[in-house]
Amino acid sequence: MNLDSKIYVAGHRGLVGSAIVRNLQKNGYDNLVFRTSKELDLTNSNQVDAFFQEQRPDFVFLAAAKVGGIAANNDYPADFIRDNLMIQTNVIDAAYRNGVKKLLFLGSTCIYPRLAEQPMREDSLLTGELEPTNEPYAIAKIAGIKMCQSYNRQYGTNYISIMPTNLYGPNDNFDLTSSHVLPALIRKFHEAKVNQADTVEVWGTGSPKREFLYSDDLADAAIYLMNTYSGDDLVNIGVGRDISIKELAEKVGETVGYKGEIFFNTSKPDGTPRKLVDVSRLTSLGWEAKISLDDGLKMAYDWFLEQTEKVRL
Ligand SMILES: NC(=O)C1=CN([C@@H]2O[C@H](COP(=O)(O)OP(=O)(O)OC[C@H]3O[C@@H](n4cnc5c(N)ncnc54)[C@H](OP(=O)(O)O)[C@@H]3O)[C@@H](O)[C@H]2O)C=CC1
Ligand SMILES: C[C@H]1O[C@H](OP(=O)(O)OP(=O)(O)OC[C@H]2O[C@@H](n3cnc4c(=O)[nH]c(N)nc43)[C@H](O)[C@@H]2O)[C@@H](O)[C@@H](O)C1=O
Repeated sequence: MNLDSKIYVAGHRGLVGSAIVRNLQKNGYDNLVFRTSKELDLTNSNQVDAFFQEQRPDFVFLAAAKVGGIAANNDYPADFIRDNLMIQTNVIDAAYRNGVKKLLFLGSTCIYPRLAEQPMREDSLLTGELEPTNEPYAIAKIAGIKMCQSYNRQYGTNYISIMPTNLYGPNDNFDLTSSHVLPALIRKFHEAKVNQADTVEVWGTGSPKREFLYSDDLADAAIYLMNTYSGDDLVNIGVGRDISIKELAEKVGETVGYKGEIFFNTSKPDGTPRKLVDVSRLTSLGWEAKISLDDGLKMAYDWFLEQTEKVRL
């Protein structure tokens, strides 16, 4: 990408999209184009075609999707498979028909088998059963990967696919029914502290392990790979170490300054027992994560507090 390349960031207001926009603007890319979902519904192929014909971007970061945590995926499987198949199919096809030079597709580590060998390598894709709680979403993501690879092979396009681990940071989703674990715990522990509650409820047994990458790190990796990597091979994006949900809850409690008890509600699903990504390909491509979980948690909580203050004011 050149500083004057026309860059479309789909999903620019989201956790990932907003981090990509921050990074691009900080580094002098000033020919950016974006639309909210109200202005451009990416599930609507006519709207997507009209947008691409009018704008003809050179580069596309496809960070728009129907995204949610374990409960949302479990409760709304049709929404997750339908919306994501429609969004990615419309954008990838319109990108081809309107001469996009390069597109970066965001998959997720939930595409790997539920019991894949840990850490999970990119070549473990489609070697085993998927995690039931998010299988529809995972299948949509796998279809997106295969669509990029198929367009590259048949039409000679340059579409790359990255597989981020669990992410967190500014503009995350803090709704307790649809969010991922880390933002949910930030909110739960904060509200327990403010309300002087005796306990905080954590879903599941606390024994699953998860890996967490701060969104600014992910954005940096995505832009680095857009500028340096081309090929059909997936690239895992992670930090290379994980933590149990119980340990995460304790860390969030410390960060927030909550002194009460944690209650594990085992009626809620644990999901995949572990999904640590193998980052050796990413390392060999010249990138590694910089932001630690302790530093990232502080920054994420500070952002949450700023937003809470704004709402109160
Ligand atoms: N969060 C995570 O832990 C992980 C996320 N990812 C992937 O990263 C990508 C971005 O995720 P994340 O940033 O967390 O998601 P968010 O929910 O924070 O953001 C998603 C964005 O997609 C846009 N969007 C959703 N539906 C439509 C639609 N019909 N038309 C147009 N825009 C739409 C929304 O736009 P608007 O705000 O205008 O409504 C929103 O800004 C996804 O592909 C996700 O699978 C991968 C691994 C982990
Ligand atoms: C990124 C990834 O994210 C999703 O996979 P997930 O990592 O299983 O999702 P999660 O973050 O919601 O849960 C992680 C763990 O945490 C536990 N947990 C405890 N307490 C809360 C809690 O309060 N909220 C949530 N959501 N989980 C909680 C929860 O029970 C589970 O054991 C996929 O949908 C898919 O979208 C995907 O790609």
